[in-house]
Amino acid sequence: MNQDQLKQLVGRAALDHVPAGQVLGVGTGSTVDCFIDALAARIAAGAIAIPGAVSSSERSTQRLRSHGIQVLDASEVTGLAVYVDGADEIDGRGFMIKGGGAALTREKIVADLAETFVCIADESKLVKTLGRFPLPVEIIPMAAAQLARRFARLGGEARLREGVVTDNGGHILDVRGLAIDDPLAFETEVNQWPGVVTVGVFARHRAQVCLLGAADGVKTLRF
Ligand SMILES: O=C(CO)[C@H](O)[C@H](O)COP(=O)(O)O
Repeated sequence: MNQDQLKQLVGRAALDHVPAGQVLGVGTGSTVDCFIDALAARIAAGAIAIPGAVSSSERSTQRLRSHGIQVLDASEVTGLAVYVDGADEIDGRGFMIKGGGAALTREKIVADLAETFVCIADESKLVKTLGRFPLPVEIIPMAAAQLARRFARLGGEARLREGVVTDNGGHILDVRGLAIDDPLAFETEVNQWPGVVTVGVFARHRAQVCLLGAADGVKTLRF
């Protein structure tokens, strides 16, 4: 099975975690695109009904709406039972790196509303230590050079993602060469640096469930 087929597999598997009759949190990325398409097919077949979704990006909003799924603003809900999203890396404790699609800020906002984060990923995303994938950080542009110096002190090399402006008008630094042994401490520290909007380590908002796609099927990891 190739990576696209694994993404479709976990996208379908996530349907078992959709709470019927409740607003759903929906993430961003190619794996989530597969999930949205599978969800729409299930709704069209009359097998599930939800009142709508809170989306973490303009990209997912468009895809949800193209299927006739209502999109609600985050401020219209007081909470969500489930948030389904992908990841760039996930470790054995449910800590993740996210933001490869530049949607990390809204992803963390929607994850914060949710009781359960269901991560959908192919098995190539499972790592021992976070940091092989360049860490995305949404920033205020004026702080870019100072933040690059701060990351250099931690052994990272930060580069501005050329030509990318986020849904919030922010810029993205991608930081290579980090080994994030303590994701909670790392997230807490970087969050305090002036100019950081969101760091792509999801430790406080880790996954509680991960559906991991492998050649021999979907493994369910619970943290
Ligand atoms: O964090 C994300 C977007 O900001 C995505 O969840 C992450 O990049 C994984 O994407 P894909 O499913 O395309 O591999």
